Amino acid sequence: MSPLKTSFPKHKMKVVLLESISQSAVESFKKAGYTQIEQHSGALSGEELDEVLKDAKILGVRSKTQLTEEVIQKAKKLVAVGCFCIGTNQVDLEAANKAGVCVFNAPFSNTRSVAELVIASAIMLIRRIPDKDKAAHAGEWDKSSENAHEIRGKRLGVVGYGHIGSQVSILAESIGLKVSYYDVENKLPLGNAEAVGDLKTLIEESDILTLHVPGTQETKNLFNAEVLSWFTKGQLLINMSRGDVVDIQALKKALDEERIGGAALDVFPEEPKNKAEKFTSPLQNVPNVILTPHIGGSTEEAQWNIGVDVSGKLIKYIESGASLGSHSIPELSLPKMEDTHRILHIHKNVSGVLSEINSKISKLNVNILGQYLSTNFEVGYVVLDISKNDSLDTLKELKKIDHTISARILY
Ligand SMILES: NC(=O)c1ccc[n+]([C@@H]2O[C@H](COP(=O)([O-])OP(=O)(O)OC[C@H]3O[C@@H](n4cnc5c(N)ncnc54)[C@H](O)[C@@H]3O)[C@@H](O)[C@H]2O)c1
Ligand SMILES: O=C(O)[C@H](O)COP(=O)(O)O
Repeated sequence: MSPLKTSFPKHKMKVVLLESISQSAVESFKKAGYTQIEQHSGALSGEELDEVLKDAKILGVRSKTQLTEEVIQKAKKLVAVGCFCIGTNQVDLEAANKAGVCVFNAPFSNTRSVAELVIASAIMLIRRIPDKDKAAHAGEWDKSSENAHEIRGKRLGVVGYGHIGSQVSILAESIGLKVSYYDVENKLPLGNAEAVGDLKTLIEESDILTLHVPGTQETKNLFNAEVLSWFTKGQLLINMSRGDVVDIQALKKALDEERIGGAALDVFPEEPKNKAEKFTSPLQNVPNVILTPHIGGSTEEAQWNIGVDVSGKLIKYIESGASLGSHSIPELSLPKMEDTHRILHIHKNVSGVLSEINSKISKLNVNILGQYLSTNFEVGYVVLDISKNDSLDTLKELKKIDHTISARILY
């Protein structure tokens, strides 16, 4: 299938990909006709970020690049952002919505990779492998079985039973763990997993706790000093969600007091932006603690699949207007139309805009072949398929409508 022609030529659209996004994404963009692809290995911030965003239409980030309201407002040409990861907390989604910038992510392409690392970490911790490993590297032969246990028959408590939490639950049961979970939503228990009504009970009844909540205002410091005080019997804690979900100083105290018997952390409140920055944590050199550099989703399989998934969504949005999976502007799934022009109109969701659009069009005597509308609290998204040759005048008129955020012809 030959690529669709867009009104703004694709070879003039700048695609900026930060944080070592997979080559699978680069290949997809190239195949679709995008030639201006700028790649950076680390995250950018401040003036450097503003500079690359000056003329970027499409931006790809992973979990590090912070797209604040200020950054989004300055990026006047930005049309869409792809988070080439699961989390979208690094993007001010409200600001993106207000600016008419469509934000996508990859909701499940690294799920399995994280789940596998959780299981591996749980076994490592329950056998106290971090200490044995360090000792062996230092020439010490500690063969003792003291405090080393089988994982079979133990109870795993999952906090956040979404894509990752439920995948962990399935893998855990297959190696003989019992699984309980706590979620703010009512979730279907998979296998023999049991829902627990409150976090305190989950912590008290579990041997290993694993956290899989999103990074939100509600989950910030969820595992604070009070919640960590509910760990009294040497339970193990795994956090592969977001760094600020756990109060690190309070965790260190619980580890020092041996109320928590070990921890595996893949995410931290402060993480280096790139390889050159030094990583420091109060948990460095604490016994039975595994620290990994936010690699839960860093497998070749996951990164490749994420690259294909997110670039596909971005290309589809740019070329057809389909916003299904968007975390900012309203979602629309669109049929493909032949022999028409397609115009997108994103506007503030105030009363009267749709009737104004229709009134302008009827005055221009333009034939509407398809009209699609989706709204959220702040923004309305209208896609119009109109008869050919009418598009430029229509676009000019639509741009004049009060509360217009952006309007463009796709083809
Ligand atoms: N370490 C890594 O490399 C890595 C990789 C992928 C994802 N993540 C993180 O893991 C998070 C979870 O991913 P997912 O795909 O499972 O997300 P998801 O949205 O499928 O699941 C999150 C679950 O948490 C629940 N939840 C929300 N707030 C809660 C609270 N206060 N208490 C209990 N449950 C709560 C939700 O209802 C949902 O079921 C992502 O948002 C991301 O931040 C980290
Ligand atoms: O949200 C995610 O998918 C993970 O935190 C992975 O983030 P990363 O792509 O920056 O490794």
